Amino acid sequence: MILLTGATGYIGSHTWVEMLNAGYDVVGLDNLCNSSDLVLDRIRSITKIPPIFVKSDVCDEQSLRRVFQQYPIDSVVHFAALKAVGESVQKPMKYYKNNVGGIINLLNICSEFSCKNFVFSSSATVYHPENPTPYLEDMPLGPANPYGWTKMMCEQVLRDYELLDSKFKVAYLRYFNPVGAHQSGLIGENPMGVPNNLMPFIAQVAVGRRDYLSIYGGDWLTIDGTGVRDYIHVSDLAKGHVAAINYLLRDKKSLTVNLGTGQGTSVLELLKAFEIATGQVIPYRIIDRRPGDIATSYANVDAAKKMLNWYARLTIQDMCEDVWRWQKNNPNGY
Ligand SMILES: NC(=O)c1ccc[n+]([C@@H]2O[C@H](COP(=O)([O-])OP(=O)(O)OC[C@H]3O[C@@H](n4cnc5c(N)ncnc54)[C@H](O)[C@@H]3O)[C@@H](O)[C@H]2O)c1
Ligand SMILES: O=c1ccn([C@@H]2O[C@H](COP(=O)(O)OP(=O)(O)O[C@H]3O[C@H](CO)[C@H](O)[C@H](O)[C@H]3O)[C@@H](O)[C@H]2O)c(=O)[nH]1
Repeated sequence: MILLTGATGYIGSHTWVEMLNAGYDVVGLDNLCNSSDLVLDRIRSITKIPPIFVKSDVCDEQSLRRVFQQYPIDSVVHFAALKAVGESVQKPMKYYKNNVGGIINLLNICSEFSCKNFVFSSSATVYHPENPTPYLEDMPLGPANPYGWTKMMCEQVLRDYELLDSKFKVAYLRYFNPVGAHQSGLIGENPMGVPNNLMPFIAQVAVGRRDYLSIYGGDWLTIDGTGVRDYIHVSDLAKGHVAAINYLLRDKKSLTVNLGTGQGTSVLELLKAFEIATGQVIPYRIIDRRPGDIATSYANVDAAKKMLNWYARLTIQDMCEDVWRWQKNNPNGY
């Protein structure tokens, strides 16, 4: 059985659907600090399988132990983490405690119950910002904020833990920019407060919750002066986790791979694609650069193709259409 932590969150909920569709037995766990349990009914509607859910905190060792006592967990997909870059600068201890403390607890329990397969949600943000693009897995790391450091530290904790147990295997998955929503329009991204990320902000302008998009800088050294990122459909990303679990169970080896499309898209290109996909006009203003941003980030995805036999199939147009279906059916989220 697979334990998904952070299961009711954005990527967790989409991965839960793909895991159930692939025939895996799954128990989902979340403390609901950044998600809603209303997602559970939606997962049942999509998959026709009642999801098994435990409200629990990965920082609470005793409560994790009870979950492992109740279910025969042999694999963990660990999404549970705090992820707001700006907040991590204001409250770094909260981020280290939750993200790094959480994984240490979880590994102690994995050790107690001989759980040997672990999929970790890492991020493109671990790469040093001065690396040339596309990013390759063996390029130097060097996060630019506490959130990024928690991801890099968790990778290190896992690598050290691997040395203790030759049967313990890890898939280190470095996500680029997940966007989009399940094709059903039933689950999607539901940020609390003002969205930090581009796609949910655009979607909230389209649905009338915000007046216009602020574009952070029009003078980057890119195709049109706006920032370039590797946007990946969340359902493709979710399938990448199924591929990673299949790999760990079959090949019994660890791996580190980027999950992206390998294509860069600028803010203005994404905006145009969204307008075409939805027939909406999105007002925007170009303002100053956001501190900490970089011009361009996109992945080299050869390793994921070769080792996981996985690649992203959905286009920017699919991402925009699916976000819009989700947002217009659920203008205020869940
Ligand atoms: N969304 C992105 O752009 C992105 C990019 C790279 C990596 N990641 C990583 O992917 C993972 C999932 O991200 P997401 O976008 O789905 O975020 P999310 O906030 O939607 O999901 C994370 C979930 O974890 C839960 N959680 C947080 N701390 C917890 C704890 N101590 N115990 C139990 N549950 C806890 C939250 O309630 C939430 O449901 C995170 O680890 C994130 O750092 C996300
Ligand atoms: O309101 C907005 C929001 C974003 N942008 C721009 O849109 C692009 C994408 O920004 P996002 O905030 O959506 O994504 P980032 O690439 O900055 O960051 C995201 O991806 C990173 C990995 O690359 C980390 O995982 C990080 O946690 C996650 O938020 C950037 O050029 C940004 O400047 C705007 O112009 N206006």
